[in-house]
Amino acid sequence: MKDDNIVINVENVSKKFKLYADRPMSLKEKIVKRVKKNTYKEFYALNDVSFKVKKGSTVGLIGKNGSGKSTLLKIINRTMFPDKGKISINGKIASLIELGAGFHPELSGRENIYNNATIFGFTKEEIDKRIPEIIAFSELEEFIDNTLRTYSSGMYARLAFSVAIHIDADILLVDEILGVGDINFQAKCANKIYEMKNNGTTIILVTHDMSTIDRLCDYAIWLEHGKIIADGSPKKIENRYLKFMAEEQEERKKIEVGKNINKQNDLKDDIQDENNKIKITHLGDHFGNGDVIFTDCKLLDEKHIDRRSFNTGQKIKLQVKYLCQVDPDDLQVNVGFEIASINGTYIYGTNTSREGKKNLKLNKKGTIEIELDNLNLLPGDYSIGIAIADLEEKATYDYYKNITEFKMYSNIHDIGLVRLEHKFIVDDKKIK
Ligand SMILES: Nc1ncnc2c1ncn2[C@@H]1O[C@H](COP(=O)(O)OP(=O)(O)OP(=O)(O)O)[C@@H](O)[C@H]1O
Repeated sequence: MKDDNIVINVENVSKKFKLYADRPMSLKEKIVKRVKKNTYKEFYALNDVSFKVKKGSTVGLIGKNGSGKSTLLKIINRTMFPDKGKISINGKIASLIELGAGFHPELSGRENIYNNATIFGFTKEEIDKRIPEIIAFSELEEFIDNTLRTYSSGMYARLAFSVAIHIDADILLVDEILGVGDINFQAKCANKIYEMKNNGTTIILVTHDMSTIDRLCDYAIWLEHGKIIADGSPKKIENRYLKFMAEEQEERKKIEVGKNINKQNDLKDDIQDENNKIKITHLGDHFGNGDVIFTDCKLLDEKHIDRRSFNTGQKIKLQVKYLCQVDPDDLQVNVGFEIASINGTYIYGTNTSREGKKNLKLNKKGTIEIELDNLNLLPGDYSIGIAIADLEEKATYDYYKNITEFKMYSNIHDIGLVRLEHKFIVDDKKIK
């Protein structure tokens, strides 16, 4: 029985592609070599995918690069066809997938609007009525009668987006909205999509940005290697997904950890000076006079497992090994650390000297540990740096601005970088 409430029904859809062992042959090569065929393997970009989308809902598709999200959108949009399975669609689709796929470079912006809107079933009179709005949204008034050939890729995308959102679609397919135009235009697009959602348009959107899923979607589908591995409320999927991505990244980060340290140790023979002291090769964010050097680094969880991903609020310990290359008794030592977001925003830093701990003494070799009992960083990517210097911070012995990177995940949806403990009190009553 047909359920009017279901507007998209994807049933056991599979899509295969060919993976060539070497590059496809050119026509000339095919003619010259005649018998030799390109060797290829087939793989499933989508493998037995089934789901239903309810009218008026907003569904977020998530998954690693290459997991099949765009292929799925293209199949729903019917610009690609499945090898197996069935798709039923109930309504008019507008797609923000391959923006401007139907545009003609030799026609003007205005002519392209007419062409494109006609494909979606609008008469000339209907387009005449809404063209001012389409042009205004695209902010391309000055250029609208120029040929599309002269448009930048951002202008092209603006025009295509503007047409797509003005064709009264019942279903909107969006692939990474945040890639369109500049920041202001992106915000405008996001607002428009929000408005369409509120007006009852069914939306399927692909994004790597969890906060978009969080703000816009009622339902999330997680694809991995062309299969749905989880679906449900965004909150339920999001934490599992972030944790999965974090763990995947962990192995990679472990290899990278202290890569400068390894680089330095690999070069040991070359860079020892006349006193057999290992010199620090200055690598931008790594420098120092080498009186003390760091030789190893770990980020440990409460079970002493070396990890690169942690839950918000988890206890972590940065453990570094050091080697003193001068007489330790001659040094008055100051140890510091700093945490920054991956895009370089400085979040926190301190050192023993600033905290009045001025009697620190080292051995010839040893371990320094920094324990953070309650690492209240919000989900995202961060780096940790470490320094060892003299008490007045005049001489730096060894300093890594980024000794390792790590990822935070959690189902906390606060905004920013750090969770601050807080209470809400309304009319003298604490809100629980
Ligand atoms: N036309 C095609 N021919 C051959 N292989 C393809 C084609 N389109 C996609 N693929 C492959 O299918 C797989 C799924 O691709 P798809 O673009 O759907 O992934 P995605 O999840 O959207 O990735 P991303 O997040 O990087 O956009 C990838 O391995 C991709 O290389």
